[in-house]
Amino acid sequence: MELSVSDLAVSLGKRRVLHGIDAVLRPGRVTAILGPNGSGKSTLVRTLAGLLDPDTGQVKLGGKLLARLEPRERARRIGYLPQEATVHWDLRVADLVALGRLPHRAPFAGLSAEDLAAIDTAIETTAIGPLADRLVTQLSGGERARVLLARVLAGQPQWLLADEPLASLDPVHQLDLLDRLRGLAATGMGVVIVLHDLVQAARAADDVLLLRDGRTVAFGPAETALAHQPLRDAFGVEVMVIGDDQGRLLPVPIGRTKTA
Ligand SMILES: Nc1ncnc2c1ncn2[C@@H]1O[C@H](COP(=O)(O)OP(=O)(O)OP(=O)(O)O)[C@@H](O)[C@H]1O
Repeated sequence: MELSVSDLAVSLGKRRVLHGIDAVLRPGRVTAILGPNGSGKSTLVRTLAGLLDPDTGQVKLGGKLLARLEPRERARRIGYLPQEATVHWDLRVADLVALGRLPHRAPFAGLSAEDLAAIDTAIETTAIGPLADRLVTQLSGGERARVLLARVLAGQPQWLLADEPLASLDPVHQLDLLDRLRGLAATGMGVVIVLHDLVQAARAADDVLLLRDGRTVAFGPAETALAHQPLRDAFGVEVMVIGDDQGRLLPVPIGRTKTA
């Protein structure tokens, strides 16, 4: 099911933060949203998750208005991982991950075999098995980030919207997570991630949406959107493009674009 926005404008307080965004995001692909600080990435992801109401325009899932979906149904379809998510309760990791099944469970019902299988898969996908009996409040930032992702994945959403999921991860866990997100997209899930690193985006994303000042600079296949000119327009940055061992072109930032 496609997730789409048309002519989207969103305000936070009195400030218009997103202007006229049009995009059709496709399932089975990884879409990265990139742009300078304050360009509206988190606001766009929160709007796609149905957590912010647009001033104008629409968000649709499979052709239906997201705003018309009942919250539980929306939670089953769209998994949202916020930036800098925190946990205030002294929960065991496995119990926190199990909370991801709530949209699927009847009130007061125990965990079904299906719930347990989904929890196991989420734990395996995020490689947090060794942490399962630890308290969430006693984990490192990167460990906690993987646990919170596992909670979202346990809900087996059709769409995963993750705001800077790599931010607190070491390089190996960053690479692992990007591989796993690609693996989830290969199973048909729609994956949307906010990223800052151009190289990681080129490596992981099928499609890229570049924002600047709340407007779309480019939206399309990663190799097109991460080319020299769109990156100049979005970030004011020059890149050197290098090839990796799998033939992908990776844009490495080398300096600010000089203005005439
Ligand atoms: N509560 C608020 N009221 C008014 N403006 C806000 C509010 N929260 C954020 N903003 C502004 O909205 C704009 C977009 O913020 P947003 O968090 O979506 O940007 P971002 O691209 O995700 O930034 P970053 O890369 O720094 O995380 C910014 O200019 C920010 O200052």
